[in-house]
Amino acid sequence: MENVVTEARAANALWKEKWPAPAKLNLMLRITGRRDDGYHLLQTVFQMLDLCDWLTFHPLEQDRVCLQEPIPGVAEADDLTVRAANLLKEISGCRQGVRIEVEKNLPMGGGLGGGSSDAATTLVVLNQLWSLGLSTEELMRLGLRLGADVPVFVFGCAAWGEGVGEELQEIVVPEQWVVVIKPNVHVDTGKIFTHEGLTRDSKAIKIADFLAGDQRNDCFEVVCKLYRSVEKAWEALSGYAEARLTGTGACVFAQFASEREARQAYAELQGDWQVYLAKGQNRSPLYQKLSHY
Ligand SMILES: C[C@](O)(CO)[C@H](O)COP(=O)(O)OP(=O)(O)OC[C@H]1O[C@@H](n2ccc(N)nc2=O)[C@H](O)[C@@H]1O
Ligand SMILES: Nc1ncnc2c1ncn2[C@@H]1O[C@H](COP(=O)(O)OP(=O)(O)OP(=O)(O)O)[C@@H](O)[C@H]1O
Repeated sequence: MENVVTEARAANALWKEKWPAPAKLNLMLRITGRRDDGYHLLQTVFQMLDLCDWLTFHPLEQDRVCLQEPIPGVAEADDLTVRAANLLKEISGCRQGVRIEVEKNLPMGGGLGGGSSDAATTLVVLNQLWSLGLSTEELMRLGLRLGADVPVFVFGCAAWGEGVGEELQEIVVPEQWVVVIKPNVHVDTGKIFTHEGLTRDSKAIKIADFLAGDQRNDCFEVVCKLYRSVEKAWEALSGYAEARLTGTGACVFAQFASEREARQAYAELQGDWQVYLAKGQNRSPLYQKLSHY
């Protein structure tokens, strides 16, 4: 009985808290094949950043899921947080309601996985708040139904990813300072993956090859061909450090050996685009915060 009361109290403390939904970078991305359903087989390395959207969950008397305020351009029912919450209700039979408040900092269509991360934070936190008792593996499987990038945010660690990005293995990579540029363009992931010029037959490599420097992104050429502003951002960032594309873009990023160098590049690169200064995180900020409860 005491345990139940303690658990309920712990769950209560999570309501109305702000929960991070971090960005991710693909430190490399190789396309090694294509499945019959059109989805591409990848090898990729994910690392989270301390750059986050922030989500707050408010209990509702009624049995429904809604948003405090829809994100411009995304219908409420399509929002990945709403879809994640409804999916949890559907599979668990939970009759509780929630109003979700999203403080959106991550650019959409940027390759930083913001929408997927919002969905993952919703799955992980509501699982606790509604005392559903689903395991991390179950939440990852549910997440995959919402998008290929959702499982890694539920997994919560820097990871080597295969399959469509859902076969994950924890990896430790340096937690470097990073400068990210988001050109003023929205890249449609589907459009890149259906482009006829995309490299789809890269040879599979080993983690050791990545660590030894094999860090290219197979989407880079196609994205630059379609979006000149991505190439421009890449050129500007390349003046400071080795620059790469994350996911299917539009963001490009570079890692720096010191905070000072990163800050200098960040200051000098301000221009007709958004620039972010962040630090790589091998453990998701979401789990860093959850561990305090
Ligand atoms: C490029 C990455 O960001 C790398 O982490 C992800 O693979 C993309 O993940 P995501 O944005 O969650 O993508 P989804 O929403 O699942 O898929 C968007 C579209 O991209 C294509 N797609 C996506 C992932 C993948 N491995 N192969 C694909 O062909 C599919 O046409 C799909 O309709
Ligand atoms: N909560 C949400 N936040 C952002 N986008 C959302 C959300 N819900 C639905 N979406 C839709 O998902 C699309 C992709 O958004 P997201 O921020 O994940 O892009 P991305 O960074 O390019 O992702 P990825 O790296 O996974 O391709 C948006 O254009 C939007 O239409």
